[in-house]
Amino acid sequence: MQEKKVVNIGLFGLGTVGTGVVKLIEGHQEDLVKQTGNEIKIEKILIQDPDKDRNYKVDSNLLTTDPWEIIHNKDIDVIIEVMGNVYPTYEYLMAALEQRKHVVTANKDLMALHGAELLQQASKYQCDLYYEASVAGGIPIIRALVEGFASDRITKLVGIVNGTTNYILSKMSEEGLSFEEALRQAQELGYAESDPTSDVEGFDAARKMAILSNLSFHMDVNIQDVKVKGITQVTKEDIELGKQLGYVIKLLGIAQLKDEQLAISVQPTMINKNHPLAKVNGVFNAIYVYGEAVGETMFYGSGAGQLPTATAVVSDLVTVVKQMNLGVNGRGVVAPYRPKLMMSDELMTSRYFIRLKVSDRVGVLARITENFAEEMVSIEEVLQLRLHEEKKAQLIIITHETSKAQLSRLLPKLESLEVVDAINSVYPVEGDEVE
Ligand SMILES: NC(=O)C1=CN([C@@H]2O[C@H](COP(=O)(O)OP(=O)(O)OC[C@H]3O[C@@H](n4cnc5c(N)ncnc54)[C@H](OP(=O)(O)O)[C@@H]3O)[C@@H](O)[C@H]2O)C=CC1
Ligand SMILES: N[C@@H](CC=O)C(=O)O
Repeated sequence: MQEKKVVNIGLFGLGTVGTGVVKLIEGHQEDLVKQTGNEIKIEKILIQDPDKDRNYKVDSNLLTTDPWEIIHNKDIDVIIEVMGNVYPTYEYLMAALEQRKHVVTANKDLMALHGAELLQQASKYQCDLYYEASVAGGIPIIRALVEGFASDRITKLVGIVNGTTNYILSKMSEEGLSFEEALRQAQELGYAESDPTSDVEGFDAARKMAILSNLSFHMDVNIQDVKVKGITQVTKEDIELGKQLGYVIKLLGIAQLKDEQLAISVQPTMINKNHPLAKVNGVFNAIYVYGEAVGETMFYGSGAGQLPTATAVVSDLVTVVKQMNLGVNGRGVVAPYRPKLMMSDELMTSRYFIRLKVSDRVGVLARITENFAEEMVSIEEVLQLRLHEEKKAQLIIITHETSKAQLSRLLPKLESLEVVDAINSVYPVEGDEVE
């Protein structure tokens, strides 16, 4: 019988995802051998705190705090990087590729910032670099975009790509939890980043949208090209008013190509309660992909968490090992080939939900709507609600399709009106086509 070749892994990180990777490699070893013909062995694990009490026990001889011990180990074939952060991780992975080690990573911060250089380095040393887990945890969306839609032209992506914020918004909306309590739960469940600011301020989702846009539109997109707004300003009042009007608030990433111009945004959005994305709750993620030929498709699954994320990591590892056996590593990376042209504010359109606090007296509505007319912003729906405060009312206006440029001219005008006390909130509105 032919001897099984052992593929040795250097694992960078033994936190939430790293522990999941160890569990899957150990627990699914038989399947991995069947699929690849190789035994997969974890040779060394990089950690930073040797005294940490770990709830999943590994052989302590595997642990090291020295990355170079792994990078310069000639027996190690593949590095799995699940330690996070951009630096020093970037330096480690560039060096590992130079040592001709294949790399699998879950690190979107790194890929959104240095993905192009790392892919170039991988290609230079005929190594693989896979990063499926960096977007939407367990959903194989990168593979779908790169392989499944290779023959199509993608025109739009709409996604819930951050598990933590979707968990928080779902808990606030369905169970009335406060933002702080819901965030605390998401942290305990291992969904949030070590610094959850990047989740709640939308940066994590923005990085993921930059990665997906790169692969979908073949443009050299980076995080600076994404307009970002997080969920910290979303109030229970907005959630309740949205519900009354038939909407759910979700942190949506939208990337859209119009006349060869690309717009990418991440922002809290009112989405029709009957749209499939409105029903994606908790840590679940979903991505709608619109292709010229295929039409609409939707991908759904766990966007974060130990085992869903580890599944994506270990599946990438299987691909690397199969390619090692075929001797075809480092091929097939397609560099961006379309010129990057970002969309002007005139071309970028949406419907909007605008909530104002106004004076409650004769002529106020006319005074306000005349400003909409001056900016050619067409109103679809108006709702006036009494406030407990004397002579004050709440006005909710939903517009027809309006350009970002029109909105930017309208809002300061409304703000300066003596009858308007405050613009409480503005949300894009999506998904009414399902009605
Ligand atoms: N958690 C999730 O659901 C998901 C996470 N990701 C990504 O996966 C990566 C890992 O996330 P997660 O597992 O949650 O992170 P954790 O914070 O749980 O784990 C990080 C691990 O890396 C080790 N580590 C961190 N910095 C260093 C360093 N400088 N040198 C040596 N070891 C280091 C830590 O060591 P020690 O244990 O000693 O502290 C720890 O074991 C991140 O890039 C994250 O964005 C992607 C998708 C989902
Ligand atoms: N913090 C991230 C983890 C996965 O990428 C999230 O909540 O989605």
